[in-house]
Amino acid sequence: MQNIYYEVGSLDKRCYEQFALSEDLLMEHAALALEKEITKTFDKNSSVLIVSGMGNNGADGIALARLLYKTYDVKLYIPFELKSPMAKLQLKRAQLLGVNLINELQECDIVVDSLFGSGLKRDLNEASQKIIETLNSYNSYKIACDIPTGIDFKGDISTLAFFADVTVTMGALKTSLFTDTAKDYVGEIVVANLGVQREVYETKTDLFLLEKEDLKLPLRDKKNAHKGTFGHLNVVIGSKKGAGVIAAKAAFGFGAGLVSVICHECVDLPYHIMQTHNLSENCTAIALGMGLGIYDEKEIENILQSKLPTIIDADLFYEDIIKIALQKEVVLTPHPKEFCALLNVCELADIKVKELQKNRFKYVEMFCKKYPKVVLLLKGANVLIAQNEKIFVNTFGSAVLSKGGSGDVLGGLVGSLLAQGYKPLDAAISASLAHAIAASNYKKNNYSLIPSDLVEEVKRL
Ligand SMILES: NC(=O)C1=CN([C@@H]2O[C@H](COP(=O)(O)OP(=O)(O)OC[C@H]3O[C@@H](n4cnc5c(N)ncnc54)[C@H](OP(=O)(O)O)[C@@H]3O)[C@@H](O)[C@H]2O)[C@@H](O)CC1
Ligand SMILES: Nc1ncnc2c1ncn2[C@@H]1O[C@H](COP(=O)(O)OP(=O)(O)O)[C@@H](O)[C@H]1O
Ligand SMILES: [K+]
Repeated sequence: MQNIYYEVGSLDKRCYEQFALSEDLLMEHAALALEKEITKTFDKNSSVLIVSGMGNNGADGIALARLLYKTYDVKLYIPFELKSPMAKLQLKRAQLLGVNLINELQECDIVVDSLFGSGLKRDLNEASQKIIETLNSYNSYKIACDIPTGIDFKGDISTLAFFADVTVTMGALKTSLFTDTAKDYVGEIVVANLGVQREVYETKTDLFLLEKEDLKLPLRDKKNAHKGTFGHLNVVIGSKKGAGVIAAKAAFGFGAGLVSVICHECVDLPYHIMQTHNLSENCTAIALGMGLGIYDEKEIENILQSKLPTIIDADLFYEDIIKIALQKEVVLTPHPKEFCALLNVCELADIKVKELQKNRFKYVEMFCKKYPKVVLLLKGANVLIAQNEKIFVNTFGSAVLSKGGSGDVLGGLVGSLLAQGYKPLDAAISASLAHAIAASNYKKNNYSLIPSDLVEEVKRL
């Protein structure tokens, strides 16, 4: 996994103060990383439009123009008067070489957006909006310097933003690149070293980007084993029975030795999934909430009081009764609307989905501070998995998963790993990665995946 930071200004400062590096030196490395992104794919003489703003983001772009001059067909466009001393110095250097400025935007093979970076403070004015609109309309390969212009430090977009194919981000990864809103704009994210290796530049953090290697699939390395060795998950079936059945099937496919559903009515089950009325004697984990609907309060209260590892989803996030479980190491898997309801039930915040989506990290932190034992998995385009002070980001999911039932599969996968003895945080991380990576392995198209396809892909991981 990789480190993420809310801001990197303090890391830059550390470079100046502790390692005697200069702003100029850091910026030269920023420009070199942008140059590398171009030279690795594009032939000499390709045309490069660089659009530079008045601050240091613009300065990075101007330094890039100098580096590319004479080998690439560089067109440098500076729409506003330069403000930062570094931008002025970079322009002087570039002009001494012979780099000329262009007076209007021109479509090129490559576009580099260095209009605004981490210093974006206000809404983009009309002139900047027009520039971004024009750049977005080009068929060029689009590179964002540090962060696509229009995305602010919280990862929010007030008017519009640059659509990048790749974002070369300076020094380290920032949370602003990992909001659900930013996901459509950032493209591939590449981190530029700023004169020292990342291990040196970075300091301790509680925020992490998950990678494929962080997926720990169930390991059946014991020879002397039987079905009981791999746990017994009980899935509580509610009034929308399908949800629990999907979860049960997913859990079985992901390695649980035994899976039973707790249901008091007749339910159509595959032959390998059992039905029971109460928690099984050898039950090792519980999944409940998916499709629960109307429920027997006493029964759910009893289940929530159980000491067994538990994953809770869906309808229960709207109910006061969930508070019974929040002092334990349970896994909760709400989508944004359910998380808003949960924040309300827990008297933490009374907010709408829009506010949550603008501040996902903040509300996740707030919840985990009050309930440090709980493992929270907040669904979304980028899933956040958190416990106590740590937050892990899973970016592997895609709109292939935007289907009823995808969340039920996830609930089953978490339950399966809990039943097999994974710690709750590890279960949430590996289940979330398996869920998203399995969906990305589904190659037919991006619209037709159904829960059973997803389970099949999970089986093939
Ligand atoms: N160590 C370092 O510093 C390193 C920095 N690096 C690079 O520097 C970038 C950060 O540079 P930065 O801080 O100068 O901010 P930047 O994004 O260029 O914009 C600030 C300017 O824009 C203006 N402005 C803001 N919003 C506006 C709006 N809506 N509409 C209009 N104007 C607006 C604002 O004006 P003001 O608010 O002051 O009036 C100010 O003049 C960072 O992303 C990275 O690429 C790398 O080289 C590595 C080393
Ligand atoms: N655009 C998307 N990008 C990434 N993941 C997505 C996207 N849309 C949905 N998902 C994932 O699919 C699952 C949907 O869960 P949920 O909304 O609870 O569905 P349901 O309750 O119908 O099963 C979540 O894990 C979510 O993160
Ligand atoms: K930018």
